[in-house]
Amino acid sequence: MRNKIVAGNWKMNKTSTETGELLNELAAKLPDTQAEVMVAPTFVNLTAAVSALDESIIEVIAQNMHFAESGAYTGEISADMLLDIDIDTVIIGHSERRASFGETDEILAKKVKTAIEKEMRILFCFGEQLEDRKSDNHFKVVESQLRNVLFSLDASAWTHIVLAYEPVWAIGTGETASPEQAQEMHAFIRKTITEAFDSSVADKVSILYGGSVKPANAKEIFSKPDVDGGLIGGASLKADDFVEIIKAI
Ligand SMILES: O=C[C@H](O)COP(=O)(O)O
Repeated sequence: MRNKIVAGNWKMNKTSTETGELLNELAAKLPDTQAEVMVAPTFVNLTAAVSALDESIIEVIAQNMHFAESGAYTGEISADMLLDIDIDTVIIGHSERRASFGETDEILAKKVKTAIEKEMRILFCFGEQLEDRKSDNHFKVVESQLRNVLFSLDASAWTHIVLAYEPVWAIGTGETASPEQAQEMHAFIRKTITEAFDSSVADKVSILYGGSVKPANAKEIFSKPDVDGGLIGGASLKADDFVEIIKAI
């Protein structure tokens, strides 16, 4: 039985006051759920978010971290800084980090290595561009993103990994992969991991879908057998929408 997960990536949204308000509303409205629920506020609000959710089952996670232990990396955050404030799950490889901040597979592999050494949990994001799908290269692109960053890990390291398949053309665009497209890709991902490792690794790893998930489409997407939850952007910024998505799991 794989963990079901619904994670909200707040990206660069919400001031400290707004973060407090949204967290209070979420904590108050959170339904009974079998899913793990996570939220990723911006760095400056992480400490306050951890305190605010002290009594809640909602886990606060980070949107990013650097691979280095410490040093001259202006503007960056280390694994130890996150662990020190009780955050042990981190998003790595989001397409916005890849596209806007030059994060290559090589950099992501270093981040993953550091996170595993620090015994953190990684929510690893990947997914194809629209042109990859149009040219029927989406499976090849996804396989290479996984291979370049994750396939040299020991099988035992996979207990630290949660995957988030996010087709770039569906992020923030209102255009969602159909439930069938999501299932097809998630099944492909599981088959690829089975071939690279074995089915005990592939069957246990949770694979989330991300890209314009909203209350109206969450249930159908989550009903697919290889979709174990969602990484939610825009719709996680409103408590009522996020709660409806959690209820859909
Ligand atoms: O991290 C979340 C994803 O980028 C999805 O964002 P979205 O739900 O706004 O499309």
